[in-house]
Amino acid sequence: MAVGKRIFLKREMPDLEIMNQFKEIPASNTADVMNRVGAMHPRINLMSSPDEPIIVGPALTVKARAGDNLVIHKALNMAQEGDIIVVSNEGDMTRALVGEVMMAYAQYTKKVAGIIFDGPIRDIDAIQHMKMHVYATGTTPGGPYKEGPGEINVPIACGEVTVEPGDIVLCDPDGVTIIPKGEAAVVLEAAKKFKAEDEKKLAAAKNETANRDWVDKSLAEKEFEIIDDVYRR
Ligand SMILES: O=C([O-])CC(=O)C(=O)O
Ligand SMILES: [Mg+2]
Repeated sequence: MAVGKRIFLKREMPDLEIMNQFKEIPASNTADVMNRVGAMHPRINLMSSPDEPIIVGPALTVKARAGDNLVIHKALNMAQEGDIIVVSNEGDMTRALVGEVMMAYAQYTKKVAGIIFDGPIRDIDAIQHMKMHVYATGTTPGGPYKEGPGEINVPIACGEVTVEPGDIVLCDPDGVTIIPKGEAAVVLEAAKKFKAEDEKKLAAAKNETANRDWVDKSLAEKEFEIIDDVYRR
């Protein structure tokens, strides 16, 4: 096989009933129950203006060559409605991987739910108003090459997180969390419980009944020194 130029047309998909339930849970709660692993680096930011704050979908993974969008064009041709395209880019921050034309095709013709780039985009004057979730590291007028190599539906690293084809992608205004599809049922149950606990904590924080005893208890366990005096050199 031509490693570096492989385009897999098929991917193992997640359980869609389980996947869709993640839509009710913030990306932060879901990452927290995976021991705070699985959230993408904050360089990857929401660039568009979706009406729906949280979306979830199966990953269509793209391993782009630095600053080159040939395989991203192919992924757009392959995408199914509701997919979330996730693009790695060898750390390049100098070339926009896509612009308004490609993103309009993704939103209006292909109806993808979202697209995540570990790199910059351009034509932000238009993309900032789009309803599709578009995440990227920034903007530059500098354009992409269209030469390859590159791969589709292989494991990638995006925003310091491993993403396999068909993993569950959860996007909200905080950023992007990836749920490995094989662990989705277990993570969902834990995330639902975590969210319920978080809601109780939030209510207590608002109605002045928060119990903060755990902070001093934890400091004591870790042998912190609490000094009843001012700091002096
Ligand atoms: O030139 C490109 O490939 C990207 C671009 O600006 C667009 O999609 O509008
Ligand atoms: Mg353009």
